[in-house]
Amino acid sequence: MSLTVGVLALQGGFHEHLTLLHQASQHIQSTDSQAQAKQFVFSEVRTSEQLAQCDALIIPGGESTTISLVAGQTDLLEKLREFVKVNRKPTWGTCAGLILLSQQANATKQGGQELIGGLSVRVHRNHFGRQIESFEADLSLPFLSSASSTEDSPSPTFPGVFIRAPVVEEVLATDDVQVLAKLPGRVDRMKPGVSQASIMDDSGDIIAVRQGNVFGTSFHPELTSDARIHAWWLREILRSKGQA
Ligand SMILES: NC(=O)CC[C@H](N)C(=O)O
Repeated sequence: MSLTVGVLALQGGFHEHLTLLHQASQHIQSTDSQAQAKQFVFSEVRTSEQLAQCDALIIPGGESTTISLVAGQTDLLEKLREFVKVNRKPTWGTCAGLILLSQQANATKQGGQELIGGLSVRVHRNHFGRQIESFEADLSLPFLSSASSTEDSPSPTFPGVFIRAPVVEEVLATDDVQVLAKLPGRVDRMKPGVSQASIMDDSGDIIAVRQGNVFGTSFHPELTSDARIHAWWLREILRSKGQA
């Protein structure tokens, strides 16, 4: 028995995701006894026929408008909506992928853009600035700090890569959406006029959310060599299938 995990490969960082998925599954196979028998198959997805073979899917970072435009040229966009919202198969979106998985998006291209949906949130595109304002931040990701952390990556923080990244500006269904991580410290403490109160209120921008089987991150774990989130996500897939 194998589980097919697809990576949407229309544009963006699909190749990098596949590399980390392989790394993560090797780690899981060597450490988790329950998962040892389980063979993951990883595949690039460009057509609805390929999507139909998948038990789970990653939508990579890149450019959300391009990805939905290309998917909309065939029946793939509709099939993606079915995969995520009707079948509720495990799906993870990074950056542009998070935008596509959101119910609503602000700061979209003129005339709006097609989304897939699945996460009851509203994102703000490019919240963290333009390409040249890309940055890395050490993230504290409490959801990783269970038994799922690996000895290879003892650091409790995760290298968060933000490139024209969206923020979750509003959770639309607070009972259903779990906020998994925030990025604090965006208040410029040195700026004149920044009050003590706003510093105290700086609880942070929402950068990782989950609603059942649908997971989204503003940042790009696939652009690091740290496979912890991929390993965590593969284990969540096994769990949702009752196989771990
Ligand atoms: N690095 C990224 O994935 C950027 C996403 C981009 N802002 C978009 O709208 O698609």
